[in-house]
Amino acid sequence: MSDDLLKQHRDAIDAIDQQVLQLINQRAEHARTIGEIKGGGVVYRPEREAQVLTRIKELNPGPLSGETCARLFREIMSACLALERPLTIAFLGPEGTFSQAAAIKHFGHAAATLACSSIDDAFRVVEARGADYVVAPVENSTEGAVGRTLDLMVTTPLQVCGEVVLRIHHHFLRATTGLSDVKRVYSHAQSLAQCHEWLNKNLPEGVERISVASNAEAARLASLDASSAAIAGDSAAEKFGLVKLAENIEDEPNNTTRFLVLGYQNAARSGKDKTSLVISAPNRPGALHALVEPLARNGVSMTKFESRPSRTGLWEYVFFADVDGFVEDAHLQTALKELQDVAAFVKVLGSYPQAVI
Ligand SMILES: O=C(O)C(=O)C[C@]1(C(=O)O)C=C[C@@H](O)C=C1
Repeated sequence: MSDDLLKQHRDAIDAIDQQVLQLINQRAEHARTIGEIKGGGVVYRPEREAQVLTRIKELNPGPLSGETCARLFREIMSACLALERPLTIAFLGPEGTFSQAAAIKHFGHAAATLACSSIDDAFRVVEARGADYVVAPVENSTEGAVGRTLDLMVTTPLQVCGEVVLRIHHHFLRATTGLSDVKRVYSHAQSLAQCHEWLNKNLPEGVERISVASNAEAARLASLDASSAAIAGDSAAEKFGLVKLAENIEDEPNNTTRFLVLGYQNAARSGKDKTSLVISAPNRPGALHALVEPLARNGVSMTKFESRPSRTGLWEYVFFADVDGFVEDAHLQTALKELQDVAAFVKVLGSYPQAVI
């Protein structure tokens, strides 16, 4: 390409950037005015954000992918929202965990993230209004449910107002290169399990596998000791300056974790919503069937059903169900009323927009 041609395209880009800059700031002015109209009320509107991102994907003419454009607009909205009022999002720390990556994926980089030492603490800080929302892992495609999050959802006064789906890639990390002299490998128990086959195949005999509170903690420990390694994701690798000796070592290539967003807020209807419920059955034969039947009969489509031992001792099991639709939908209302007659306990954890990015 000649220098002239290169210059022509760069000039065109400069002109476009100027227009984009002006337009983004015009958009931000509107968001600021919307913030004034809200008059100090709730600024974050999950249903509106889902609609904006869905529309961007639908309108996108390319060549950028719809996913890429939605991520760019995710950041623009994040910055616009921060003009109204910056948000603080609690997550299971330390810095660099997948929970933090999920919080940033959902709220963008303009939100402040607050590392908490446990999922319990992350819920507590939001319940005490020390942060606006908590982003908590709820299920992994290979390892199943995250029990602690499910248990906390039974009793928390917080409502589910969003979901985040994050592809999980694990890397084998060290402060130094080479595999042969590794003495121990740190990671979260779930990540050790998710990379079990790779570890069996590639680690020398006798290497200790030590489970720690988080992958970021594993990365921190590995950064302090050259004879150790860690399994963790990109952000932990970057944060602790570790070398990636092997990338994407998870046994299941589609390894995905789903997170829920909870706060003191009910989302409004977005048009493509999910509702999460917790239900418990009296301990008698046929009780489980009686729970599912009203949902099926009223045409409620269930996307998840998970059982968990009850911690109250009152009932043997509680069931977590995700269904398509918004809690005020007529068929869901009828199903919920019928469910209340047969269940020992029903709690609507929240209706929220399905993840868009
Ligand atoms: O529409 C609103 O309520 C806004 O505040 C604007 C906006 C946006 O930037 O589009 C920003 C934050 C909300 O979470 C949703 C959308």
